[in-house]
Amino acid sequence: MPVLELKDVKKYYKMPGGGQYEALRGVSAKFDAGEMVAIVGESGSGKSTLMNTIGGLDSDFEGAILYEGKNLRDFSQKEMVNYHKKSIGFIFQNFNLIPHLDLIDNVSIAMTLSNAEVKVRRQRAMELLEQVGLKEHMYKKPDQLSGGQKQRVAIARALANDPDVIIADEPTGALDAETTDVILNMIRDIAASGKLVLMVTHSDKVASHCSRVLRIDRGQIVSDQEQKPLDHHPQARTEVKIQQMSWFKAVALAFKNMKAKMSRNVLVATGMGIGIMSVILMLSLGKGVTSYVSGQMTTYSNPLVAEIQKTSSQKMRQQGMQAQQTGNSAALAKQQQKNMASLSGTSSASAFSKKDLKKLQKIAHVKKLQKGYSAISLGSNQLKLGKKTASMIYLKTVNDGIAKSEIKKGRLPKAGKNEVMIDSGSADNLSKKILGKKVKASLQIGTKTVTKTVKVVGVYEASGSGQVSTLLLPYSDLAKIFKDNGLTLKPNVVYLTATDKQYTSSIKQAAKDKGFAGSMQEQMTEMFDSILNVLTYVLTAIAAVSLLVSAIMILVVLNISVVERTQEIGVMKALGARRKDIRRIFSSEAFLLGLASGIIGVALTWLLSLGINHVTQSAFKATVVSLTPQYALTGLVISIVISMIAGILPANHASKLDPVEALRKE
Ligand SMILES: Nc1ncnc2c1ncn2[C@@H]1O[C@H](COP(=O)(O)OP(=O)(O)OP(=O)(O)O)[C@@H](O)[C@H]1O
Repeated sequence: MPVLELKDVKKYYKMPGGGQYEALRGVSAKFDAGEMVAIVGESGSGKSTLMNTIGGLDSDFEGAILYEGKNLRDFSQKEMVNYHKKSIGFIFQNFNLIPHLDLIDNVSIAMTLSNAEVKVRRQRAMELLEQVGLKEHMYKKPDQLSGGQKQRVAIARALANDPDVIIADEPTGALDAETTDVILNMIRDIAASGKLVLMVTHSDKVASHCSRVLRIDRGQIVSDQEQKPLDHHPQARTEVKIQQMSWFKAVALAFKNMKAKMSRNVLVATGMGIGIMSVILMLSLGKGVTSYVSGQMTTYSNPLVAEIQKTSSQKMRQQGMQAQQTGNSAALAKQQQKNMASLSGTSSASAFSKKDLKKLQKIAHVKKLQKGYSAISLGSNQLKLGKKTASMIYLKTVNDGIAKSEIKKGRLPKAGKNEVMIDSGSADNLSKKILGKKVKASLQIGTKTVTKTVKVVGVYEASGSGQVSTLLLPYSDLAKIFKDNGLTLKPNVVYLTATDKQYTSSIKQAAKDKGFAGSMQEQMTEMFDSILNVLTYVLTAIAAVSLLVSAIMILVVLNISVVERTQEIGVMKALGARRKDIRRIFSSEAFLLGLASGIIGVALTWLLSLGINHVTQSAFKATVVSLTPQYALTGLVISIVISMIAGILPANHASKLDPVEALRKE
């Protein structure tokens, strides 16, 4: 049985303006193993078209090309892939070696596509390179070889899977006379070993080396001439296991491809990495700042106690905004005064009336109501010990909200004894051994500054990461100071103790429903939270835009890569790469780019966080960037997903390239 049989093969090309061109007009021939057939003819006579149809690169023909009794036109996709892998070997005029792979990888690429083990394929590639006399060059890249050497590598590659048929399209067309002889002898040897060699040539001299010459003219065989047969020396066939390429091998190939364009890929990955960095940084900054702020704001943590204020700062802000909007400058000025007064605790609007206290007392599950006073001052309340001064931002009255665990040293101040408690930060500032010391307190009471000597009996540390300097004294003591100065102290904060901690939040809610507000700390935390949220959204949106830009960049780079490697894709298809394999290689490149970008992004964020945190630590003892493993992982995943999405189009485009067109590309 002949190896190949052509029966009335016709091939039509569609013309761009409509109509069709008949490139093959009923070609019939039989080819046997061990033949070396020269296909000769004028340029444009249809030689390459015939080779492409026989080679299974173009199945769109009429008639039959029978291989092992089956028409190529009827091959399933899998059969065609196996035909390329196992039955056909291609040798091209312009060698078509893959420039970024060394010779051993170039020769073994067909075996890689057949999923052969590394050891097996390297062994076989070395044997083949030895056979073509290039073993010592096996780690060179194609660029480092002469034309003849390149063609020898291409011959070794064509033989890798030990095919039945070798299709050589002008294999000596680009070589000088001497090299031509070497290559021709090699090809003769291949045919003599029992393979069918079909070789397109323009040269009569080359044709004279063959055992048969087939002349084509305008798509038809015009002569079929037998010449001197070859001296056959059949060789044992190599058993080659054909499988489909695994994902792992696609990733390995992609990695090699990417190494070839290292600097470009590093640049792209860095660009994308910066986008990823901005996202992770925003998330980490958001978390870091929020926990810093809430740490600052957490002062008391007795879970039984709800701190209630008369008016919410938000309400005041709203009133301020209204005044601003109406353009009423007198109203605005008044509102601002009110705000200041409320903060400093001197506002009458923020004081609870007796009626208010009754209302609050009536809330369900309230066990105890405790009057309190809280004022913020910037610089006017101070403690002095010797030459040291501590500025107290908060002036507060002792209350049940203070958890026992927060009292680090000493105890709560007792009423009527001029005792105070201060926060640990201020305590450290004044003296390491502050307990029991008498300090001079200057307090802003109404419009006066009152000086009083008080004894520090306790030091507390609020839960959370930070705290604001605070002076605490009993309510009755403060009331007395007010009275001594002709003023009446009115509570501007109320502490409601619940019968059980499960009721604390419902008590807070009930108070809010009655028109009161939560603690200043809570309000400020909420305000900061909402500002931070808005900020985080805005910054994340900006980061998202930079990610979009990165995605487009990856899309462009992968597209360029497909265009640059069109010929390579053609070769891979000729060697039996499935669409899926090509798609996998390019998707793997996108994956690797995404992974590299993600790693760069995380590394950059980490470096930046070290820098930023160092600065903020020394400036305000705060860690503002909190890069968690979850954020790092999120960054990595986002990077890989975006990159792979950007890679879908180029990978699909590459997988759909027509091998004939791709190989024709210069
Ligand atoms: N894709 C195509 N679309 C339309 N016509 C085509 C296409 N490819 C080839 N042809 C035409 O088919 C004919 C045969 O082309 P082919 O490339 O097979 O010739 P050839 O004998 O190999 O030529 P050469 O020796 O110059 O390589 C030519 O007239 C060519 O213009």
